[in-house]
Amino acid sequence: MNCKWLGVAPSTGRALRIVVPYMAAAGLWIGLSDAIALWLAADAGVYARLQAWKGTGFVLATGLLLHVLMREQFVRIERSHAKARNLATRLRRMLESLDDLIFVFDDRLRFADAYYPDHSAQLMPPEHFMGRTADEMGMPAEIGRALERVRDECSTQPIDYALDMKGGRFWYSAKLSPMTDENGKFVGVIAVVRDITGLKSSEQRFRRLFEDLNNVAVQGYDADRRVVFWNTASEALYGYSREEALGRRFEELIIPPAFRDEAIRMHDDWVVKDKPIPSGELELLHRDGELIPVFCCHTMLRNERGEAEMYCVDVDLRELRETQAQLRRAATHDPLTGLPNRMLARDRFDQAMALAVREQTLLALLFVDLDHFKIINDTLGHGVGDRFLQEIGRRLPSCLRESDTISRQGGDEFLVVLPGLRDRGAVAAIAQKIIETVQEPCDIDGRALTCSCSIGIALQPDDGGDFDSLLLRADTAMYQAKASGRNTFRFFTAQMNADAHERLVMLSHLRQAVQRGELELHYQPQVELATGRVVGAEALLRWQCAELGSVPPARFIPLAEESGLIIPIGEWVLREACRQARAWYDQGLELAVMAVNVSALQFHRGDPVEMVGRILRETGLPAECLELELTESLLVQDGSGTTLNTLRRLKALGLRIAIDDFGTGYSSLAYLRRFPIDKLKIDRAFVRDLASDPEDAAIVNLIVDLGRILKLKTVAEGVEDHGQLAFLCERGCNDGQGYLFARPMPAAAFAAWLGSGPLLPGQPGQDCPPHAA
Ligand SMILES: Nc1nc2c(ncn2[C@@H]2O[C@H](COP(=O)(O)OP(=O)(O)OP(=O)(O)O)[C@@H](O)[C@H]2O)c(=O)[nH]1
Repeated sequence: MNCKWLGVAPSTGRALRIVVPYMAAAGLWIGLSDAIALWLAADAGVYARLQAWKGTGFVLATGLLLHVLMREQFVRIERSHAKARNLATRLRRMLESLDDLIFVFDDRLRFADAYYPDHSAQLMPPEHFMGRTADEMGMPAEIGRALERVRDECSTQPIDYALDMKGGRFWYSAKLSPMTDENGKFVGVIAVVRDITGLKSSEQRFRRLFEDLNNVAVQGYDADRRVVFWNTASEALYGYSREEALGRRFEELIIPPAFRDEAIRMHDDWVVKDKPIPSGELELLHRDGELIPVFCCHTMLRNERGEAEMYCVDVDLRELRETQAQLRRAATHDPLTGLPNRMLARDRFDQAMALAVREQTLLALLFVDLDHFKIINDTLGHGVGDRFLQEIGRRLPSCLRESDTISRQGGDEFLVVLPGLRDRGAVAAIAQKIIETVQEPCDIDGRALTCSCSIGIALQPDDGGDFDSLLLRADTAMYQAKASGRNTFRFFTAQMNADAHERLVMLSHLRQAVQRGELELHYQPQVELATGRVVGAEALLRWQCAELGSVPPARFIPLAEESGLIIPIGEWVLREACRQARAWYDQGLELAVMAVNVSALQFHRGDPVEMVGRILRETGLPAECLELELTESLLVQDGSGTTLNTLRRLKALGLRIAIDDFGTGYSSLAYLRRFPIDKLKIDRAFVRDLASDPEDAAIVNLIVDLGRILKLKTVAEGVEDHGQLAFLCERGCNDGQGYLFARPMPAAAFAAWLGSGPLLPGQPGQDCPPHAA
């Protein structure tokens, strides 16, 4: 039955649907059953009994019907209760399974219900706070106030708060919403609460991190450009403490005046028009006025109130800039002296060249090389050598004009570019000034060191039109300055070019000289002065070149040294000399010793002990018949002790060691005592002027005395006349070598000379009594 039209509640409608048919059926039954009873009853007694049976039957039928209907109704109610309970349990489980905590407050803002997960161990059980207000529970007052606002304004309120509970301080973020009945009447508050302790602590950690960052300055500004965040690095970078900076606008602090308007406009554009400020390099102001280069990144964030806040992350670029400047400098300057390097010199030269061509002036390139600088290094160490070079680097600019460039090429070489000069005279004057300046003593650790220099000069346009050709020619001219005795300058000439060319040609022939059998040894005797007996011979190298003819040793030996050819040539010399000595020995020619020159290069490259031992074995010469002549510089250079070690191993083979050209190098008594030396050869330069130069005589005297004291034999080279011989005999020099006795001779001539018997021109042995030690 549709009861909508009756305007009754659905439950009333449902009841009417049962009651109305019942009433109709019951009314019909009463009416009809009475009529039937009257018709059936024969008398009043039967009628009364029928009425009693009818009434009983009616009660039983309606009772049964009532029972059925009520039972059905109760079953339904029970089912719906069970369903409701089920739903409630599921709902609670659901609410409790949420990470959020849910609290329900009644209309008087008392805790009415609570749902929170079991693991919220820090929370007390709900029965502790049910029926009590937040204030009664001792919770922060702002919670009570927020609940009141929800009630009074009937609006949702967010709130963050902290609670100190067992286990420490916990942070919560809550959303409080009003609950109303169907009439819109306030009935309570539902609070959805989130535990944000983890978030807060990570936020605090990050905040701390940003605050304490050392190298990255972070600042935050509100929409009004006022500082809301200023970390430690910002304090260091800009010089304002956090307290000083907070609340001040960025343009009052770090924006340079010229950039202020633009910075404000850019910031406002971002806040208002959402137009970001790009990252980039800026120069910002330090408190003391210094402009600091920084790389700036910006980001716009919203605070908890939803307001815009611009954060700037600034990286200090000062160190980077400094490093870049240093790198640029390192690429163009010499690290030792700080002078421009060859690259920068070339650059300056090219600029000066363009100007010289335009203005038709002279441009000079000077190649300055220190003389015998190696000796400073070798005797006093590289540290002192470096400081000497630095001092020269400091001094040289004083001889030059602003427009000139001085650069260090490397080693002890400097380049000078002199633009805009009138003539060669002006160039010569500057070169001379450089020579004088370099020569001035230089005080290093209280030691006055001096060193001269040699300069080669090439000019534009005469000698070339570009850097490389002028450099090559200045180098050639410098080589000539060295060859002319050093401590001087030379302009490049065509002749030098020819000489350089000749050296190249000579070198190419020299490379083949050994294979082509063009090398030959000549032998010069060494004579014992007291007896006139021949005690040895020095092997001297000669080169008969097929193309160039006879080339003097003074020309090709330096070339062999420079090019490294001295190593194979030296080995050939040693082998040939030993072979010859052995042959004479076998022939019974009386010759105590064969002296062979060994160059420093031979000594330092490879294994000289192995080579000498091998050659002695190959040739069969007894080791005591071999004498190696070494230069003084070889001993002086022995910083690490390797020379001493090699000499000892050589001596262990049984041979002898002589120091050649003694007195010309930088002698030191220390090495004479340390090294296993047998002989000192007095340089011919001292012997030549013995008669006329008292200084030379004194030096020879000294060397002979030194030999005697140190128990070393002395041999005078270049003995050419009787006066020298007499002097040497008188002083007690042991042996002599020179034209007075014999010139160097080829092997056959020497053998013939030797075979002709002991002979001394003028019988010096008679004038020269044996020296009494
Ligand atoms: N202290 C120091 N020495 C250097 C440096 N660079 C190169 N040298 C040395 O400088 C010396 C250059 O020697 P050279 O120019 O060949 O010879 P030198 O002794 O000057 O003789 P001459 O040039 O023939 O007069 C070598 O001993 C190098 O080891 C450096 O940076 N510092």
